[in-house]
Amino acid sequence: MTTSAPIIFDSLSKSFGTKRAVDNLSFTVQPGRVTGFLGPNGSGKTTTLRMLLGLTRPTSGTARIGSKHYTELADPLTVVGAALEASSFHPGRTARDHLRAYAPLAGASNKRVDELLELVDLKEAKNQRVGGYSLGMRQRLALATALLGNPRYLILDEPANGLDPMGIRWLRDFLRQLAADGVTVLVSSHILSEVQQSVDDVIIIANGQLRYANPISELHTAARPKTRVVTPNGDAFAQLARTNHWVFEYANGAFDVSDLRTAAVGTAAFSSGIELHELSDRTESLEDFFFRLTSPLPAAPPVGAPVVPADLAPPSGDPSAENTPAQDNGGTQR
Ligand SMILES: Nc1ncnc2c1ncn2[C@@H]1O[C@H](COP(=O)(O)OP(=O)(O)OP(=O)(O)O)[C@@H](O)[C@H]1O
Repeated sequence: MTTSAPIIFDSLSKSFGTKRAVDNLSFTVQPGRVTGFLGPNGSGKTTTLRMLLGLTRPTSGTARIGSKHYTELADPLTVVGAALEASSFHPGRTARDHLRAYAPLAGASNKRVDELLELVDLKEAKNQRVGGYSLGMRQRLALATALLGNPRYLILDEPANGLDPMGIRWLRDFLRQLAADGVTVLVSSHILSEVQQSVDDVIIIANGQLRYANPISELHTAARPKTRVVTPNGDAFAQLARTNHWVFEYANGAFDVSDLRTAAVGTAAFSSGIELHELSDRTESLEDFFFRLTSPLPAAPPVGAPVVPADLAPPSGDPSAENTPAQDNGGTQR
């Protein structure tokens, strides 16, 4: 399969009455990669994907596959496969009958149907009625339906919803294999950990606005570093922290220094002759970072990649805000 053009969202917005569901979204989905499209419930993911697929008309802006809108594609099902919901199957049909009913629309043969049933692990269940399928089986059938036309782009809305850990692992391997074959995969989720191991790139939105766009490998560098320090020289360490305008807290006999890694804190303490009994990395987890990133912001963030809102950027050096003076090293709590 040959490499394709990127998917380009350009200043895309959608309002439903007074509700701004998607707000000036601009980002690019790189070809041949798996891109996670993340955001909390109601953040505008489905609306964005529907606009990409020509199912919802944008209020303004564009979503294009290469240079074309979905509606301009001559043979769309052979270019783009999509699964926006997994439950819209005729319950009385078998999986095989379902795929055979849709196959002509995508120009797929009965042989392709059987290949896909095998590919999504439904071969054994192909003659069972879909009404009796588990959620995971329906998700697989939705995937197979999307792949009927052997598309170069695959758009999946919350495909991991309701899957057990085995199902999530299966999906991860499946998506990775598709990308290895050159398919451009855009997959939405409201849970970072669900897609963390399957995606190359991550787009994070909240309230319809872009909050983050970067390779997943860079996500951990954006998480706010924190260093924990235990020292018998508490007063000296507090003085050092204030002098350097560090943001810190003192509780339960330990200092928590924000926005600094252990090496920087350790080096400064060593230079000042401060004895340390503990120096440990308490950098926030990716999940905490995701929650912080998607919590309400006072103002719209800048658009572009990488995107890190102002309140997530390293401190400007203002020592006044969060600093809590340490009392002593005897376990005094603030
Ligand atoms: N047809 C519609 N009419 C009115 N409001 C809508 C419509 N579709 C979506 N919305 C609203 O737009 C916002 C974004 O919804 P959307 O379904 O795109 O979010 P989402 O991120 O996909 O959420 P979820 O993860 O729950 O599926 C929500 O406030 C939703 O209620």
